[in-house]
Amino acid sequence: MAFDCAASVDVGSINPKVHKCKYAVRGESETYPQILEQQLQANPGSLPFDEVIYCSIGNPQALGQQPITFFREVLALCDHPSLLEKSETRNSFSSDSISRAQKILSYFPGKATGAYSHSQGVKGLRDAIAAGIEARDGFPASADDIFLTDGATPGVHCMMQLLIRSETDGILCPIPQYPLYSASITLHGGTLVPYYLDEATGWGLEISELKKQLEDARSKGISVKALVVINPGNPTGQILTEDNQQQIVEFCKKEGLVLLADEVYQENIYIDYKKFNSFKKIVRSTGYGKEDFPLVSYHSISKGYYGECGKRGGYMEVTGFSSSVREQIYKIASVNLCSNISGQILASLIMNTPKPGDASYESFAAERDGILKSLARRAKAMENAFNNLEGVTCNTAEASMFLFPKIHLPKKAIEAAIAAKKEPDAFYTLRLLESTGIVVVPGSGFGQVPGTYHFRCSILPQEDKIPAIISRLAAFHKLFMSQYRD
Ligand SMILES: Cc1ncc(COP(=O)(O)O)c(CN[C@@H]2CONC2=O)c1O
Repeated sequence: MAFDCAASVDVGSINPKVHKCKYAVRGESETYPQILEQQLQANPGSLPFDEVIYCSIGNPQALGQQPITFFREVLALCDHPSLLEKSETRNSFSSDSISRAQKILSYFPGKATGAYSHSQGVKGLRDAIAAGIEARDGFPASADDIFLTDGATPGVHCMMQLLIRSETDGILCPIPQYPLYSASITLHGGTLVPYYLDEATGWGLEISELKKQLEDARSKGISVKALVVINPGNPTGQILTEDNQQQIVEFCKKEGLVLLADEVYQENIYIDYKKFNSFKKIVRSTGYGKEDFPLVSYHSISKGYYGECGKRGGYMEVTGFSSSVREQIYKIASVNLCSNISGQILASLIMNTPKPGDASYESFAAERDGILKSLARRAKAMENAFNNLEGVTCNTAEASMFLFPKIHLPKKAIEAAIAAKKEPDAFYTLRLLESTGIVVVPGSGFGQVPGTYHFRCSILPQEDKIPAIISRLAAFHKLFMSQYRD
């Protein structure tokens, strides 16, 4: 029987989980600004601004951040090994980039970086990452526990695919959360069990809140499988204290939960009164051995001072699962054959950077420190600017790449938003975009305490653009508030 192709794929006949899935970071916040950009290109001067500034996504190199020279030199040499045979290469590449590329290529049979690799990633690169984890934490790490992935994203999907059997399986997620988690849980047919971070205590994660939400979910017949912790936080930018991390580890152990530790912002630290501790380090220092505690730690080349988002690299370190479960995780990875080799190489480089005395060390350290110090200055400048706006409070961005200010919207603005069939914070961010060209993501895209309104703004525009962004945003906010003040 011939099917009418058009009818067989109409939107009513696609997977309802896809329908239900939401991902605000690339929703209207991305598509509508692109339309305005096209309008500006077609009709310069037709809008009250001359460029669209994307403060909506953590995409540093799209906003002018330069890649790290050492990483790119090694990558270029690995991608075109015949350069290593040419004498002139020594004039344009540092000696340690050349030796690192030679070492990496030795992991590839026939120096073939165009071939599929092992489904967990090239063994030699995983050895290098394991060595980097050991050096960071002071506890053993094994290449066999490392799964190289095309960014952290597929690693998150993998664990949701493994853990979720049906909608009666739940995953505890922070609110506000990075919406990859809600989207992946929805796509895999599970239930998101929210736990609210406490804005009043700098987005603190209270164990009592975890317990309350866990018990509430269980009372509804939900089998809670895992706890997601994003540390440093996105969109909230907080760093957990070591004590809090220890409490979280004990909570997971007591309640039999897998701990999914999203640590992609571990190198985006802007304050000196807290430091990043990996959950791997906390679990081991609490005395739990390799078999005692199911932990998946995520890292990515998309963040840090490297911002190699488009190269799609990262890893998940999988520890504490039985060998039979481990085999199932490997099976999921094997269906994807392998992650891309450039991402694998970069993931090994971020975990094994030039050391003092290496030819590239001085220039590498200058690039790294220059980027991180500038990000810290931008975070502080924007935090202060938000806190100077009428009805706005903004917690310190201790880390990550975003600020998440709370706006006290006047009743008239909320009524106008309802009339426009928009979430109040989406109404505000849309008006901000149309008035200034500045793109931010409404807090409703990340979740927030009902009745509170936020937006997420990245700190990524180049530092010389920040004063203009602040002044344009402040001028808009003043006008908006005068228009809707109760
Ligand atoms: C907390 C967190 N985890 C995982 C990811 C996935 O990153 P990769 O797949 O690139 O490794 C992101 C990306 N950050 C998104 C992308 O840009 N803005 C964001 O909020 C993230 O913020």
